[in-house]
Amino acid sequence: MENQIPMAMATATEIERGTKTQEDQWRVESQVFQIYNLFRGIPPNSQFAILELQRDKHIEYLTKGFKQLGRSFTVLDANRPWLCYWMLHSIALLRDCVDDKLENDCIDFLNRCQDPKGGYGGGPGQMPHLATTYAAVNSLITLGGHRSLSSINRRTFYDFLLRMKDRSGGFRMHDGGEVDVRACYTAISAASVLNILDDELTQNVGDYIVSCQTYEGGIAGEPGSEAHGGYTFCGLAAMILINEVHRLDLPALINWVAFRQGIECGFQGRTNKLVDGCYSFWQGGVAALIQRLQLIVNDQMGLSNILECECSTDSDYDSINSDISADEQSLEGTSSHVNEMFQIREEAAGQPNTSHLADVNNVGYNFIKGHVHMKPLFNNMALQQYILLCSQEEGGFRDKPGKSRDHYHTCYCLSGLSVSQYSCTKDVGSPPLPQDVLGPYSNLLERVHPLYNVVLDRYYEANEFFKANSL
Ligand SMILES: CC(C)=CCC/C(C)=C/CC/C(C)=C/COP(=O)(O)OP(=O)(O)O
Ligand SMILES: [Zn+2]
Repeated sequence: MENQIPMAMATATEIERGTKTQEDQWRVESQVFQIYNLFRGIPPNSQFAILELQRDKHIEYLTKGFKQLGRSFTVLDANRPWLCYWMLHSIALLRDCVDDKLENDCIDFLNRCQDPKGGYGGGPGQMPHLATTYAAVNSLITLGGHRSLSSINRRTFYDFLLRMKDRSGGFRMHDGGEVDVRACYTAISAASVLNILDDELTQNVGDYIVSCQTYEGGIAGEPGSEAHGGYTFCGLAAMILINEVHRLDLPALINWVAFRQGIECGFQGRTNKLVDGCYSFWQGGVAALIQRLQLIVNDQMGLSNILECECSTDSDYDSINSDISADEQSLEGTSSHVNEMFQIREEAAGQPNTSHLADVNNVGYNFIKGHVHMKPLFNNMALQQYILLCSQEEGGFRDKPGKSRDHYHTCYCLSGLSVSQYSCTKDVGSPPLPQDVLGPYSNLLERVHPLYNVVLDRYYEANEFFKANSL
């Protein structure tokens, strides 16, 4: 029994449906089995070469990718701002940067994708689209600096967002395109980081997203569809950014996401599907966001008075509230995150929160300032194992063994790796302890802002820039 590999993750239904072959499943099982054997009796942090992040190889792979960006395109022709973002963000996560020429070329290229009436298309002259718009904004923020940030025309950008707004409260991906939770997130995330979020943009978005939370607890792309990690990240992050996250059923969401980590150590995107490296961020990001929503979670679980009693336990995390000391509660201006959560709690209790709209552009900034009082909602060391051992290639990352590397998976595996490395830190300014970083400490990546998925320092620079420069 001891030597037996745990149960397969692809269901018979999935294999019958033809979405996954038996061979796909065996390939994953065989690699997981090897890893499983490898780790039996070996302490998780033993300095094993295979646990090392192949930083130089990844940078080489990403830099090569940029060279191909200027050449002819086929399938990804309408996705070039995405390619820029996946590569630039991965390089930034790896604590590296591109040279001046590449930086300027990227800014110029993205500027050519900017539509005269606002937003960004997938390539020069292409119709503006919310997904490529989000990717272009995050790319320019990742590059940073005056030339890059000032290249975004925020006035036409705002007009584009308003044009994409649908009667339901949601957003359309493009003119005449589909309304879904991705569109809501990409619009709200970009507007928030550019400091142009207002009542008109936020109106009824919350109603639309709430209508997408399913009986399982996760969020679907559209009302009536299946809960999925990608959409759950989008829906949750958007609800936080518009200050309406208390309207989601958070205990149900926690229950759903906690069960999406499989015995292979990675995350699956939805029930009964195979794990995939990219969900390390989509699902890991959901878990990271919920870790900062403890007061609202408590409120929804009927634990609203718990902050008034001081709990003292041996472990920092024995109780989810154990380190919210009386001192911390009485400090004037204690983390605006906590204050913000209280405002939401008051509103939930029927007392109107008038500061809601005035503060909506500050939510992203305040969100990361407070202390984190909740343990990670997933096995953070196991996720690092999946990413480093199953997704990592000699340069680049992949969905799972047997699949090929690509820039999308490289970006989201690295983003997920960063989220898990920092998942036990209580303050945004503190580095993780070596025991929370799998492999050598040199594996440590830059920290991301989990609401936007840009490197935190680049977010701070953009936040200052757009707050100082009004429309
Ligand atoms: C910001 C932004 C644009 C976010 C996009 C979010 C995202 C990744 C959505 C996922 C869409 C989806 C239903 C994939 C299922 O693919 P599948 O059936 O091939 O995969 P599965 O078997 O893992 O579900
Ligand atoms: Zn994937």
